Amino acid sequence: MLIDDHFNPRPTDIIVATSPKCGTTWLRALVFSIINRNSFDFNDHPLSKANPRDLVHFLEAHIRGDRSTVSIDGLLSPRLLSTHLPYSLFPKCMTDDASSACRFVYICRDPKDVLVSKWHFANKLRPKELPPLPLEEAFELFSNGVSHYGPFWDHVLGYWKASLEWPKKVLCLKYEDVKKEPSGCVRKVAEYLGVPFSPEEEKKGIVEEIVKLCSFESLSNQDVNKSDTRSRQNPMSNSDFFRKGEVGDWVNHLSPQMSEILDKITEQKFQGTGFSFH
Ligand SMILES: Nc1ncnc2c1ncn2[C@@H]1O[C@H](COP(=O)(O)OS(=O)(=O)O)[C@@H](OP(=O)(O)O)[C@H]1O
Repeated sequence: MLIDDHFNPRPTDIIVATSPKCGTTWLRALVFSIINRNSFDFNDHPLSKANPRDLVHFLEAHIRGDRSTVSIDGLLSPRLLSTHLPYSLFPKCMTDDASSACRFVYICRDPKDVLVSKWHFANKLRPKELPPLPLEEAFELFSNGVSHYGPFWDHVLGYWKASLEWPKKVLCLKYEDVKKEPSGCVRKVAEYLGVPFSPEEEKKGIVEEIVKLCSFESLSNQDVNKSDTRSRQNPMSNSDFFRKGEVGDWVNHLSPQMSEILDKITEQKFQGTGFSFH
């Protein structure tokens, strides 16, 4: 199945792209609040009433033809879309054409934290009648590149290389950098999307408002994100998207051997690419 058959890209599309568990929820919230900052009051914001995934249109749901999702064809521009798809799967007219102005904002994360986050998530979704998925099994799959959206490292490299070739089309962020310097990253994203913060907005502290609103503490404490609405039809609950939100939680779970193997794969895969997680 080709994406082209199911998706009519527009030059104004803004696409939040991630490999799962790399900060999708966070980036959706950040980009939504950056581009809509003049439409909402921070004290009565959509993010206090809806999970970020309900404010952004998930491209795969559209491509699959999910009947429960709004058609993205009827949306006003600019459309804010989200995807886990690798860069290489997008139509050439979007990725290799300098005149196509659609933009990708990508976020990636240390694979050791990604694995731990994925493993916890898999166990949340696992039917009660099955025993929990052992970490060793999750590690085997992840380190061998078995993942819904392809090997983690190839996913990162696809977007990273594109960001070097087409810096106006693809912006690559790292979860760890956003944690360390959230305000700087918010400014970077706004500039990249062509909506930089004005001196008046800076004076009013809008950047800091956005950082606070989208922080793990703020989002995970919203009632809408605490609710456990799991059902057989929809096994995911809003609360599943918020666990710890920390950098380096892998030390509490991975064995030294697992960590060493993942570091080696990362080193080999990224060698000579100019990309690293440090
Ligand atoms: N606002 C905010 N700030 C920082 N971190 C956050 C935030 N929201 C979610 N998280 C953490 O991100 C992890 C979930 O990743 P994703 O949102 O990419 O999941 S998914 O792919 O959409 O299923 C998962 O990480 P872990 O805690 O390490 O499991 C979430 O806790």
